Amino acid sequence: MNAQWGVVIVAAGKGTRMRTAESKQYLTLRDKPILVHTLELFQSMDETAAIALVVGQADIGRCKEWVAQYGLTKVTAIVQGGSERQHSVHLGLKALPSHLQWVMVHDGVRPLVTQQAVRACCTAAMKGEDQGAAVIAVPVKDTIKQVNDSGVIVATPDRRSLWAIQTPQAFRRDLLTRAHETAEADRFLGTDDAMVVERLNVPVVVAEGEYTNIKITTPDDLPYAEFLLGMRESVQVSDKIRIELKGEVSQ
Ligand SMILES: Nc1ccn([C@@H]2O[C@H](COP(=O)(O)OP(=O)(O)OP(=O)(O)O)[C@@H](O)[C@H]2O)c(=O)n1
Ligand SMILES: C[C@](O)(CO)[C@H](O)COP(=O)(O)O
Repeated sequence: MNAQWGVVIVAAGKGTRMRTAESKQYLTLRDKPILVHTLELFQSMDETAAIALVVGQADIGRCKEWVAQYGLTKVTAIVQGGSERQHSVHLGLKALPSHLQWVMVHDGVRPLVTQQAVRACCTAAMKGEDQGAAVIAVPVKDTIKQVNDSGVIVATPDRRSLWAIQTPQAFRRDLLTRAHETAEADRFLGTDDAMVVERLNVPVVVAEGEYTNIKITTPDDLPYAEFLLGMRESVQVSDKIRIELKGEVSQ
């Protein structure tokens, strides 16, 4: 993963399914806003050259303050988003420095993404050098049913072919730009960036990610995210103690 990446973090949604007065990306998880957790992960990676942060017009001011407060030096642009996620991604893409040839798109409300998962996605995108498109995903664990408007099952797709798609999603920049321009001209709206690329008949590779990379969407996701963060911290503490003890024993 030698390339330098531009990262679009989309955070201009209203979070209607969360049903809180404050948009979910600004709610506090442990000690800081969900969006700051997400930004810090990408800030921490050597591969990240620049971050374009896409937020609502009214939130640009506080995001500027957080960029200074949390030392998020790789955030090179904070831009106003659009009415749909896809519009927000397109606006962020245009705000990245023009020399960057590889781009990732990530939801601001997936704060538990890890460096390993990001790298897996980028590596998969760069493997197919000609095409350059990959997403991170996990195999579904449940049996999935297609249900009609009357609540009756109409199909049971083979689970072995079903994956729950997450972000980041990684692309050659010229491919993603073309895909978004084409979608805009055709008035096509998709729920992720892979969809706009798929309709150009370009293969999008799936790299296996982590079940813990949840998208904070509904109220029950918040205590679960707190729990996962707590687990991660206690693993880090016990790893640190193990290393320190090992050092003492070998002295
Ligand atoms: N017009 C929009 C809509 C969504 N997003 C961002 O896209 C990500 C994933 O979207 P989702 O979880 O659906 O967020 P919301 O649209 O905010 O939630 P809801 O659908 O419940 O209103 C979020 O980080 C969200 O802020 C965005 O940047 N611009
Ligand atoms: C991009 C995404 O996070 C992949 O799971 C998801 O599609 C966003 O969808 P939403 O409709 O904005 O929740």
